[in-house]
Amino acid sequence: MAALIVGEERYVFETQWYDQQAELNRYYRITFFPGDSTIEMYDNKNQRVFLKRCPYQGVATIEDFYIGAVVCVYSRQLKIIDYGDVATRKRFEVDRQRTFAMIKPDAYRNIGKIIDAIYANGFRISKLKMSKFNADSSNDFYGEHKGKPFFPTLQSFITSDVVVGMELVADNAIDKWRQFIGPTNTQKAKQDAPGSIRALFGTDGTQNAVHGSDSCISMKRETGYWFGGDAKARAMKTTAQLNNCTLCIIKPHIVQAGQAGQIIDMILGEGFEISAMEMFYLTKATIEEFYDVYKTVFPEYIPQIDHFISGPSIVLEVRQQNVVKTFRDMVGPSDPEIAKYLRPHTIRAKFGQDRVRNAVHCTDLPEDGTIECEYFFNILQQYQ
Ligand SMILES: Nc1ncnc2c1ncn2[C@@H]1O[C@H](COP(=O)(O)OP(=O)(O)OP(=O)(O)O)[C@@H](O)[C@H]1O
Repeated sequence: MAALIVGEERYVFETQWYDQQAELNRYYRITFFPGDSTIEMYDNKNQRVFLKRCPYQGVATIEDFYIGAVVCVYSRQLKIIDYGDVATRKRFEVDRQRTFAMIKPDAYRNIGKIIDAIYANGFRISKLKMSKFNADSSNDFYGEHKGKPFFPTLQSFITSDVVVGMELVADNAIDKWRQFIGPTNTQKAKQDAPGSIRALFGTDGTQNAVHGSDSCISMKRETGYWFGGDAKARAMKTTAQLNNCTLCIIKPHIVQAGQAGQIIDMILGEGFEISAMEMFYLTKATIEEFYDVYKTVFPEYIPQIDHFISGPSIVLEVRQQNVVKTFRDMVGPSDPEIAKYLRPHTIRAKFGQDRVRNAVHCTDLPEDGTIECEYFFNILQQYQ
């Protein structure tokens, strides 16, 4: 156990863990020490230390700790519900902020590159869902522009194809994201902010690649509109087709390392269609149900389950001719060591670490493609 150093940087958070066996919430105060990435847990109810200071398993930086984030400690998914002391509140409450961002239809081919840029510039994605506007929802979302001369062009553009909505977290996220995407008009962005997202990926005054909330009020409205204020009020629906498809789960170690954009870019670059995409915080019960058939055949079943609940995954519905086989070929052998040796250009050769942290799950058998996509994009949708 590391000793506490006077004046050492530490942050304290109140967390909630749902104990499935007892069917009740338990509350722990966790202290995170960024200096050596260690963590301590205190049981609030029994008023005693529950876990002495020890290394946090997995990658964690202070960016990973915010209200609503889920941290995994010894297979327990602890949801951060409040700050645990005045110093932590002071540090985070003022600066740490959320914003709503959207990748627009013209940037579909660049979704991976934009997600990569998001992580590389210090944002965390806490929610993500691909959806598609129709006349009604675009009227609602862009209501403030109704009646303006450019509205018909904007509406036909924004309803033309799929869009990826995201909740981003960072210090001063609203201004930081607006700054990062650049001026509304792409030509102006190219002149005034050549490194901005709109300069790099936009086309003109309307087709400008991305959106960002302009205030706290619009952030709350837009995030609520996209993800639903409560579980039953999901405003924007998934775009899953549930036919001729295969499932790809980008595993938590990749999401945590900020590499999900690179994998998405590789998939699109190979000509696959990503027809649905959503971030899931998988629970033990959910992933056990999904992986039930592997229970007796996969030697790493238990560490695999533990890995899936350690952080968010990004789940994709992928489509193409003969997609289950062609996508598996691109993903490569399940053991990254073998993949590196035999198939060095595959996803697992490039991003995998071991048989559990092998970058992605993909459907094995052609007849299971639709069934696996149904699980995430139909069955689980009803419980979120
Ligand atoms: N003068 C215009 N001509 C054509 N399209 C426009 C014009 N002004 C705005 N738009 C389109 O409407 C969107 C919303 O306009 P708004 O003024 O809210 O810009 P913004 O806040 O920079 O962009 P966004 O809301 O998408 O982040 C713009 O992103 C752009 O796609």
